[in-house]
Amino acid sequence: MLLFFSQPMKTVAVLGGGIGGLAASFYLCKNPQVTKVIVLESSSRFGGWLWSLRRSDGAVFELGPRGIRPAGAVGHNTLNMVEALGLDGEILPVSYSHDASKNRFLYINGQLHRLPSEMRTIFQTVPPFSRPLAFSLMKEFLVKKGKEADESIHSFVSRRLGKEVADIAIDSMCRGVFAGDCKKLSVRSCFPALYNAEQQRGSLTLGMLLSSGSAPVIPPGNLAQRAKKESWAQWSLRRGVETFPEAITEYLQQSGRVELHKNAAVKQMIPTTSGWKVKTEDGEISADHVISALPAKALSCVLPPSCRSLTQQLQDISAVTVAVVSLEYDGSILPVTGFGHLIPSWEDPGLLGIVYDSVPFPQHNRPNGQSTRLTVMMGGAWFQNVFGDPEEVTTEVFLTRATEAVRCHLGVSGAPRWSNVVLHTDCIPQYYLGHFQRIDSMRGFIRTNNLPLSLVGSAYDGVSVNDVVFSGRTAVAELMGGSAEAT
Ligand SMILES: Cc1cc2nc3c(=O)[nH]c(=O)nc-3n(C[C@H](O)[C@H](O)[C@H](O)COP(=O)(O)OP(=O)(O)OC[C@H]3O[C@@H](n4cnc5c(N)ncnc54)[C@H](O)[C@@H]3O)c2cc1C
Ligand SMILES: C=Cc1c2[nH]c(c1C)Cc1[nH]c(c(CCC(=O)O)c1C)Cc1[nH]c(c(C)c1CCC(=O)O)Cc1[nH]c(c(C)c1C=C)C2
Repeated sequence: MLLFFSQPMKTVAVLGGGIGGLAASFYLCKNPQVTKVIVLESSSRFGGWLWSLRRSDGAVFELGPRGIRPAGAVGHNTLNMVEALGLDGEILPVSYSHDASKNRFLYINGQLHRLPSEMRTIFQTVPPFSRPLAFSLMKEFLVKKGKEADESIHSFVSRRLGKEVADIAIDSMCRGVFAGDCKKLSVRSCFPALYNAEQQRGSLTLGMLLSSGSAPVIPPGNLAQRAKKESWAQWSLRRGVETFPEAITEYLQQSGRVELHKNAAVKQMIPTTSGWKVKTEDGEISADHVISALPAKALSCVLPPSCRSLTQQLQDISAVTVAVVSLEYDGSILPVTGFGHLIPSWEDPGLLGIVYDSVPFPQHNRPNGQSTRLTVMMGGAWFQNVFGDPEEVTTEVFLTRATEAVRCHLGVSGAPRWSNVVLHTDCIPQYYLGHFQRIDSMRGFIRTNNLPLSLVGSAYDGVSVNDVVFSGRTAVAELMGGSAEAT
């Protein structure tokens, strides 16, 4: 635990103005011990991957996250912040009974297959699976606990639920969350609930039924209670998810204690007797403490030579690149209704999945006339193999692949009335085998060397918006000498 703040009058520099950096600044700002917060963001906007393209006719296209989950401690925590920012009236909830929550598909061998979502279907043989899920779940009770400290998600699920579930469902799911390869990703770091269920209960089924007592408890505020009462599965905001970082930025500006700098790329961190000197392209600031909410590689490039072991471990946390193609079609063109579909890596490695954005959030469609908004996501862990060097690929390649996939998978032969292509370079960190040891070791180095530095953001403790917001809260709580629950 970091206990630097025995006396007030401290300056904290927050590096990176994505949702992690903004969340950390929000919590710092609420603490009277902190007198000044300086946020340094390299780009010309705050919010990082929370990025909503708002067209002049009112349509909204999410280029990054589109739905945030309300459940669990981290879900409550985000909703509590949303409520504190006065965004309650902007929320667009999607309930568990909505088609977008019940219907998710896999595209295999020329066909869309709906994934089982109701209890009764676990006793039926549902294609593309060759036997009922209940069969795997029953056998699962007899499988012994794994002995390794970490295991790939594919190996873990193959061992416990069978190779078919791993090859089809888990392969696709890892592409739909991490844009990653389940044979390389760590179960312990990517799905800690599954890992803990096996460790603590000896079975995933039992672990899911008897929830773990070690999860943090965050009291739900009014909004989180409403989410529970109304059974929300996910939520967005009327003017897009980017409204969230915009509201935090406004809150920070009004606090009078926060300096927000855009176009301020951090170039170098120099240790001083009282903290850090942080150099940007055209200036430098001094801070007693630094909260880094930078991508791991960006932090590794600015740390001093005395932090060599930290630098090395940060460089080992790689991230994948995703091409995001937004498409708008005239009319209601979908042959099915639901959240979207994923494509297993062995079916088409380059094409990750298609989100049917108009189904969960029709409020984001253009106001006049029927239209359908889709997002096609490509690349991820397979980017280099399929598309080559990200700097060399043209947007036409992605647009052609995306419209071809929509034609082939969804039977839509017409051309989109509008499209947009963005390439998100290194946007989702990959927690490969041994990630937990790397994180422990990095935090150990910081502790042992008494470095006034905290690590926040998607590179470390979870990639979802909720996880990243919570990592900001945890870092601030630890800095103040408490636990996240006590903040
Ligand atoms: C396509 C896509 C879809 C997603 N979908 C979902 C979803 O549906 N639900 C969900 O919960 N999550 C989703 N996520 C994940 C989630 O959006 C991210 O994990 C999260 O936004 C990461 O936040 P961050 O603050 O850690 O990082 P970032 O957003 O990467 O923020 C880091 C910031 O640091 C800045 N920076 C970089 N270098 C420097 C430097 N040298 N100096 C100063 N600043 C610097 C960057 O410009 C950036 O603003 C999705 C992500 C992507 C890419
Ligand atoms: C096709 C690629 C991707 C799609 N979404 C993402 C990628 C890479 C990114 C992403 N999606 C989710 C998260 C947050 C996870 C969390 O813990 O909240 C991230 C980073 C949510 C999500 N999306 C899908 C699943 C199974 C999840 C996990 C949470 C949940 O169950 O809601 C499935 C899914 N994602 C995409 C599609 C087309 C799809 C399934 C039909 C797009």
